[in-house]
Order: sequence, then C-alpha cells, then structure tokens
Amino acid sequence: MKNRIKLQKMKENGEKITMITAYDYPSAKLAQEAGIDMILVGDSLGNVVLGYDSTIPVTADDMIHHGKAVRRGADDTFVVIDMPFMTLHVSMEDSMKHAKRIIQETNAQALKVEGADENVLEVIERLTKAGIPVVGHLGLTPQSVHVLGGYRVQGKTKEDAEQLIEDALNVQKAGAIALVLECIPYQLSKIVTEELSIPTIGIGAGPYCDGQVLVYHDMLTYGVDRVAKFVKSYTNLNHPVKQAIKTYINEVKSNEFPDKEFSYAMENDDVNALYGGN
Ligand SMILES: Nc1nc(=O)c2c([nH]1)NC[C@@H]1CN(c3ccc(C(=O)N[C@@H](CCC(=O)O)C(=O)O)cc3)CN21
Ligand SMILES: CC(C)C(=O)C(=O)O
Ligand SMILES: [Mg+2]
Repeated sequence: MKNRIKLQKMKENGEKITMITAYDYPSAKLAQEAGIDMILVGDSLGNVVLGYDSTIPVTADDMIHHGKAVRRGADDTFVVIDMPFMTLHVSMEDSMKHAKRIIQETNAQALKVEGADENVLEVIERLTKAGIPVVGHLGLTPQSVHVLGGYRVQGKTKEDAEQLIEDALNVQKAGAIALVLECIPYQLSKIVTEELSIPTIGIGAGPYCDGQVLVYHDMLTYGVDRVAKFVKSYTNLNHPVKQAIKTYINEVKSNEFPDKEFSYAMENDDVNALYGGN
C-alpha cells in the first residue's frame, strides 16, 4: 500500500493534502491535470450531478457508474469512492458485497464510510484486513441528515465534541487510513488532528486539518446556487456558461451560426453535376 505511506508522510511532514470531488471524465481529468493529491467520488453526486435534494437516493450502481468514468479521466490519482446510503446497515454480508463490487468495478484505491457505529467500525476492520484502504467520515454525515435534523454544524457542545473524539479514535483503531471531518468547529478538528496519527481531511472544519476537500461544483460555482458557509467559490462558471449558451441561441435564431467557416463544402463541379443530374 504505497499510497498509504505517502498520505502518512504528508501528515508527518506538515504538507497539506488536497482533495476535490469529481464525478465524471472531464472533472477527473481536469483535477488530475491541475495536480490534486486525491479525488473523491462523493455521493454528493446525488445533489450536484443527479439533482436529488439529498445523498439518500444514491445507489452503489450510481457510484460505480461515475467511479468508472472518474478512473478513466484520472488513471494516476488516488481515488476514493463513497459507500452510499444503506450499504453499511443491512448486514455485514451485504456491506462486503457492495464494497467488493465498487472496488473491483471502478479500480479505486479506497472506499469512504460515514459514521462510527459498531457496524461501520466492523466494515472498516474487515475491508482493511482484506487489503482495501478505508477513509472515515465524521461530524456532519449527510447520509444521516434526517437523524441530525438538517445540515447543521456538529460537535459544538462538550458532550458532542467528546463523542466525536472517541469516534475518531475508534475509526483510526479500526484501520482507517484517513478521516474526513465535515462541518465541525475548528477548535475540535484541531484536537482531533493532534490526537490522531492518520491524516484528517476537513470540509467546513477549519484550517487545522491535515488536508482539505471541497465539492467540485461548489468551488467552481457550476450548476449550484446556494452553498454552505464553508464553501469558497474560486470561480463562477454559472455566468459564462449561461452566457455562451444564450449567445449560441441568438446566433442560430438570427442565422449568424453556422456560416461557411463552420460548414463543409463540395467542389463546384460536383454541385453542378448534382443539379444536372436532377
Ligand atoms: N453541493 C454540495 N456540497 C456539499 O458540500 C455537500 C452536498 N452538496 N451534499 C451532501 C452534503 C451536504 N452538505 C452540506 C449542505 C449544507 C450545509 C449548510 O448549509 N450548513 C449550514 C450550517 C448552519 C449551522 O449549523 O450553523 C451553513 O449555513 O453553512 C452544510 C453541508 C455537504 N455535502
Ligand atoms: C463532502 C464530501 C466529504 C463527501 O462526502 C461527498 O462529496 O459526498
Ligand atoms: Mg459523501
């Protein structure tokens, strides 16, 4: 497991780990070409690519479909794939079956699982023993949105923070290679990052994590409108994309496009012969 060593080294050396989500060939290709350390095929694809209002309808087949496209676009990047809703909570056999399919069909390096209950910890242990690296995910775990009562910041009280620290230690003990911390106070992610030997990757978890992850469509403002406070918009693609499509519409309607420059031609003799033949 060469990649595990590298992640671990980056934490030890204080070199920040960069991660972005990707869901298809072009997003993966651009992320790899830009030099990202890790790609996450997030179940957030339910929101940003499939148009659902949560990650709950996302299936293992969805993850495989998109995971394969990402792998084709980024053949040389560490790819992590989310285990989607309910692939961890039916039975151990069911979880292993889904994990096996996702890994074998996508050729990803690792799987990510939300939470730290008994089932999830056992899944982490079993996959790790089978040689499949696992990334944990604590704090705001969107697959539990209906239990959490909305997309709220987690771990804000002493009790909740202590529980999260205990969960993080358990996830590490079960064998996880890294831990995503989502939407928690920066003071808490600082403690967790110091307590753990594995790298923490934050999203809405402040500056003290060993790495950061953002959703592709959020950081590019592409097809999304309202985003969480923790999202930094590095560019806004909504405007230029919409503008380009509007210009195209106008040019077709006004017979400006396509002109000869964008058309194919026959030789004059052949055109004449064609008319003559009629
Ligand atoms: N486009 C997108 N980006 C994401 O980061 C993301 C998804 N989708 N879908 C799955 C989950 C859902 N996520 C979310 C969604 C909303 C907030 C949000 O609006 N949070 C409030 C917190 C308010 C509070 O508790 O104080 C905010 O205003 O930032 C946070 C995480 C993160 N994940
Ligand atoms: C927000 C990240 C961590 C995620 O789980 C996803 O994109 O699905
Ligand atoms: Mg996810």
